[in-house]
Amino acid sequence: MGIIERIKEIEAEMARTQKNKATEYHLGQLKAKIAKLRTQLLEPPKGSSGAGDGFEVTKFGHGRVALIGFPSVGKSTLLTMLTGTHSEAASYEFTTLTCIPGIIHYNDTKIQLLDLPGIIEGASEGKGRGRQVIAVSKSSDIVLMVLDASKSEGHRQILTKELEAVGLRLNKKPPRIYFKKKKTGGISFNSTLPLTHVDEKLCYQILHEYKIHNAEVLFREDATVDDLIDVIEGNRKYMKCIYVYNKIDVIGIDDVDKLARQPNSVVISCNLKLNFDRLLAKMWEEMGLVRVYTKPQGQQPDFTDPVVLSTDRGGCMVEDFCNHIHRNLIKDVKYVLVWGTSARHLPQHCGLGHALHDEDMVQIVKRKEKEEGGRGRFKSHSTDPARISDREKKAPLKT
Ligand SMILES: Nc1nc2c(ncn2[C@@H]2O[C@H](COP(=O)(O)OP(=O)(O)OP(=O)(O)O)[C@@H](O)[C@H]2O)c(=O)[nH]1
Ligand SMILES: [K+]
Ligand SMILES: [Mg+2]
Repeated sequence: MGIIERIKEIEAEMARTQKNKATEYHLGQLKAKIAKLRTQLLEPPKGSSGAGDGFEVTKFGHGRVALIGFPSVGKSTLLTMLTGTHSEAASYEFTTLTCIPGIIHYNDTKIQLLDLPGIIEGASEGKGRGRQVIAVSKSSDIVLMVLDASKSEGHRQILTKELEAVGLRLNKKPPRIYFKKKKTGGISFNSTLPLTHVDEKLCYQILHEYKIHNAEVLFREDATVDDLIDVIEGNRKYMKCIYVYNKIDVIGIDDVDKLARQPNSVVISCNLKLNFDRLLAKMWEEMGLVRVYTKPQGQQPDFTDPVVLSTDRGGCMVEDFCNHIHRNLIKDVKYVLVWGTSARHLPQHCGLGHALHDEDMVQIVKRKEKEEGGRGRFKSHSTDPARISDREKKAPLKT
């Protein structure tokens, strides 16, 4: 029997099983079995190179956003409108057959937007081009789930289920469960609060299913069996997702209002070019990018060319900023001056561990050459930017 058939069989058994206190251990075990099979399903088939299907698009810009949705919801129309890159749009389904990248210029940053083929129910099990589409979505920083506002609300749930089946978790935080496999000592099960979904016996059973007999488990929240399985599997990807309801030109204002009030949702119309600014603002907000402007001594920074940092990728400390400019810069940095909302006073003298905010301005003050030799009498603790060496004045920093 193939993996998919086995999943289907267990799902059928779960559907037959009544949910109550007596069956919860058995159901938990079945959930773990399914999770293990789905992980197997994600492993590339033996002997495949995995290359050459036209879906590998080089990353470009400061972030990557994937357009995911059923066929003909308007993904390609949206890509063309937001990026100017033409992607074929038509009234028939599966117009787009590959991954088409475009660039959004927003807030002096460049965001790569990816148009993708439509996916359908069963995509996670390999229907259509589902597997490739999902692989590309996993490589992006956030997902825009494009939905047809005139179609069933159920589409959002179906797509979410498909993405969950391959380990994507949308708009969720990783469960607060500490889990560590050990070599010996059995299972130690603890929690910092009363648990209502999982008890020691259930946890043992799930771990047993994974053939784990020595481990430390600490629940820091009232998590579910599914959360526990996610933590044990350890391969989940937690991503932000914006639900984009397109084609609001064909529905009534009351329905538009209802959709617009849902969490993480933006309503748009490509036909009427409606609400793109709101969509872009929301996208920007969710990406959490931090623009930092380099201020050369005695000059204004170049406000069109920020260093772009991200908490998810690499971090937003002064250290990350310096590494971004040059790999070897860090050892020459004496301190930095920071202007902006992260600074308590303007400018603030900060060390490498200072966390920068979006639109901060930074001036790097380097060590003097004499200091580098460690000769104490030349060490200056002055923080007066006016006393920076001539060498530094002559060589303004480049970003
Ligand atoms: N009424 C209306 N129709 C739209 C809107 N946006 C797109 N469409 C139409 O919807 C149809 C599908 O658009 P596409 O951009 O091809 O959709 P897609 O999601 O890329 O489709 P696939 O590539 O086949 O998955 C086209 O006929 C578009 O003209 C809109 O805002 N309102
Ligand atoms: K289409
Ligand atoms: Mg398309």
